[in-house]
Amino acid sequence: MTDAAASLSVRRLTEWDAAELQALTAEYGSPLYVLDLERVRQNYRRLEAAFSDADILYAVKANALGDVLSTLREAGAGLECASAGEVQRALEAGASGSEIHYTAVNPPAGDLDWIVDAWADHPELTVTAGSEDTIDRLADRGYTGRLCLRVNPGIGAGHHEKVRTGAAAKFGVPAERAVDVLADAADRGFDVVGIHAHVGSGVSSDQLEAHREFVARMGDLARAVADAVGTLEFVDVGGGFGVPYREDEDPLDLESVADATRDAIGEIDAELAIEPGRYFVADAGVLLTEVNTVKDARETTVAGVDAGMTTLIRPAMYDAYHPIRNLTAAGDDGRERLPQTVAGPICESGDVFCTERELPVSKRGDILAIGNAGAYGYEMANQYNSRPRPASIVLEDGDVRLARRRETVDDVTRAEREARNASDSSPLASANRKNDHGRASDTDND
Ligand SMILES: Cc1ncc(COP(=O)(O)O)c(C=O)c1O
Ligand SMILES: N[C@@H](CCCC[NH3+])C(=O)O
Repeated sequence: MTDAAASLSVRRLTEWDAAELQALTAEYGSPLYVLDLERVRQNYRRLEAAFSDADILYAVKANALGDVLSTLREAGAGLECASAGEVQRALEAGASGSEIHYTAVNPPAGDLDWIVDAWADHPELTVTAGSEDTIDRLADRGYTGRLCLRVNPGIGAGHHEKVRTGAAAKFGVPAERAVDVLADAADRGFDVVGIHAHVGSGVSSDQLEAHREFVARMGDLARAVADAVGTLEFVDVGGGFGVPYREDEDPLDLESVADATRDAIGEIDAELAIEPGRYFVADAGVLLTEVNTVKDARETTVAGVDAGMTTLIRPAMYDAYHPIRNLTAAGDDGRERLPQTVAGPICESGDVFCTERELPVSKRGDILAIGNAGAYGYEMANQYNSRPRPASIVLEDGDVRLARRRETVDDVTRAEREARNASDSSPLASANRKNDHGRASDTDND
């Protein structure tokens, strides 16, 4: 990769090779998630250059594919995990405990069991607790390892109300109580290493003031904790770096964000840490889907496709805009353009990727590419309407690799079939009382 390629701060959907993408659906079927690992690497390098003095962790929830975790780890990122499952994935990708932060949000008992077990083998892992109950529950399990406290800074930002976490009551301990909570944790033998907060996801340049105010509060808090409790190793100001989804949107000016962050946090005797997710993967991914129905409805033309809100839920959930390109029409200059509604196969009227968007007239068999699908795409996919999740492929060094096979209806019904076949006394039946990672509740000790 050239320095010029790494410095390009946005990869638009029009820059993907239409013929190559179409060939992928011919080989791997549709719908299909495609992720370019080289682009993930470029995004990492650009962010690393701007935040050269910060510890960078990747928020695994944006895209937990093993290939993404290994790529970002090898590039130098730590891994911020939202569940025991994500920690398990991080370890499988070769991460050491010191590279892993586990952010516990109302953690199920089984997650805490599993994490405390993992801590025995990986004593350098960090647990970020967002409530005193979580700290108590860790203590109950004998955990005295590295502890970071997630605070609620009282400021939220992000692309939609549903992703603004900084002022949402469910996240973190109110910042004004943080010193007392950490002093108490230190007295109880925890190794207090950091403070953490996250304002929200998809923060844009016009929310820079909110970011600045939030970071300034974190700087003040870090100094107060250092005075009252002791030196911290790091102050983690979360992720949230927005990327352009609309064709005419400008990318974030990372240098300005980094300067504003350094300036607002002030003098602290601790490392600055950040944990973006979307920024690394969003424009590295596209979702390919085939048009199977074209019809003139009363007030619009509908292009029906085989991907739906179960494949990519962001438009239905947040009214999120994703660029859409008809790849088949890319080589057909004569196609007329018409306002169209692109809709999926799910029995919900919200199952649309766009309404009345001007696109080349769709034909049955056309392949559409939906852009910026690398972040919170497959991760939020589900099996509603008994729809198997699609395959994912990765591109790297000119190679194409199947990274996750397409599910089948058999996959969708397997757990049900296994339950039917298991007798009540079987190990499977007893496993069902627990979750994947241990006991199902703090009071269940069997
Ligand atoms: C605690 C935490 N850290 C990091 C992130 C990553 O956010 P983003 O993908 O917007 O960078 C999230 C998601 O919003 C989060 O909840
Ligand atoms: N899922 C959200 C981002 C939220 C991240 C988790 N806190 C999105 O697709 O924009």
